[in-house]
Amino acid sequence: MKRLRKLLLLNVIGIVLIIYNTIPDYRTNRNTFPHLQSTTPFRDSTDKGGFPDVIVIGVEGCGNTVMMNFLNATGYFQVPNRTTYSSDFFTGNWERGEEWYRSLFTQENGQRITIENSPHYFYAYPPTIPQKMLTLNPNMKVILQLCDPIQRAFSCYVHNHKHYTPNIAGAFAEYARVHLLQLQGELNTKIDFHHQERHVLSKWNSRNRCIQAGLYVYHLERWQKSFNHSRMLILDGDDMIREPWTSYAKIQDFLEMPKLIHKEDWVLNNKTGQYCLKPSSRIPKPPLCVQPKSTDIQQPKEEIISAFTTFYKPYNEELFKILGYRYPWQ
Ligand SMILES: Nc1ncnc2c1ncn2[C@@H]1O[C@H](COP(=O)(O)OS(=O)(=O)O)[C@@H](OP(=O)(O)O)[C@H]1O
Repeated sequence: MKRLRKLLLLNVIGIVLIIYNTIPDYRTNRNTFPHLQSTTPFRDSTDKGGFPDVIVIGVEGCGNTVMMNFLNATGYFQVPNRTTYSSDFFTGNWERGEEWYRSLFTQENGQRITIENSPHYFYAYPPTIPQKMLTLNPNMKVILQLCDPIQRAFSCYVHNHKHYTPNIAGAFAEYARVHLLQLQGELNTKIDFHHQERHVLSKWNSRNRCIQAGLYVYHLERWQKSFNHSRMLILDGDDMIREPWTSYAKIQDFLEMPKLIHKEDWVLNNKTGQYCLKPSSRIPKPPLCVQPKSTDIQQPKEEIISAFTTFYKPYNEELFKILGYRYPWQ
């Protein structure tokens, strides 16, 4: 009887040890993220990477980097093994091939949502980018942030010229005088929407880039044709500044992920005027807040804003009709 009991006890210990060893080890790098122990709707735990589940397609200058910083801090996402969150695969890096693209996401993070942010995809050539994405992953989702195209054009210009142009507002005014007229003239010569759309696309990487990217109406249709409501989330980039919790609530719903970022997690940084994430049990080490580049410098004059307003107005109006929603842009 004593021997039987001993044998039973040894068996139990053996079974416990076997079970313990087969449980994935979250202690090493996942201790701070206990929520990661549930699988995402996107991947099973044996998947070691592949094409992204989600791509942030733009628009550049509408707050995508800061959005990615905060999402990445949750530990729930797998981002490219690069210095930026972008791959630019569907534009500049297409020739490198699919294996190169996959290799950017090959960490052992099977439980995370794989995401990248290439914020010029929305307005970039070729027009087939949406279809190409779905060929690689038919379940892919996309996130788009739209913001005031005038503010965006200035932000784009500042990003490209700040380091070597002392009078940035003056240089931007000159740029606007030449390129607004030129682009409007070119669009006027096109016979219909389709030809205008092609023209705008062909300019995606030209000197007009900072302006043409803001002609959202020419770009939205081709994305909506490929990605329906359940696969495409359109956010208001201004929310990322004024009330980021609204955007993160929408993102978390859209990606069917646990609610890791809440309203009470945000604190307003009085120096930068931006909301920043506070450390919490869910996000112990949030990223540092960054100072926006185009707010601490001289702003464009009223006449330039007014020229931009006139230029963008008809395109914005068409966009609002398609969206069934008015953005509070001028
Ligand atoms: N919390 C917070 N902190 C800093 N910046 C914020 C934030 N929320 C939104 N923004 C806005 O994001 C603008 C930069 O947008 P992107 O990251 O999409 O630009 S880019 O892709 O790097 O070109 C940036 O524009 P710039 O002022 O030109 O830097 C801001 O207007």
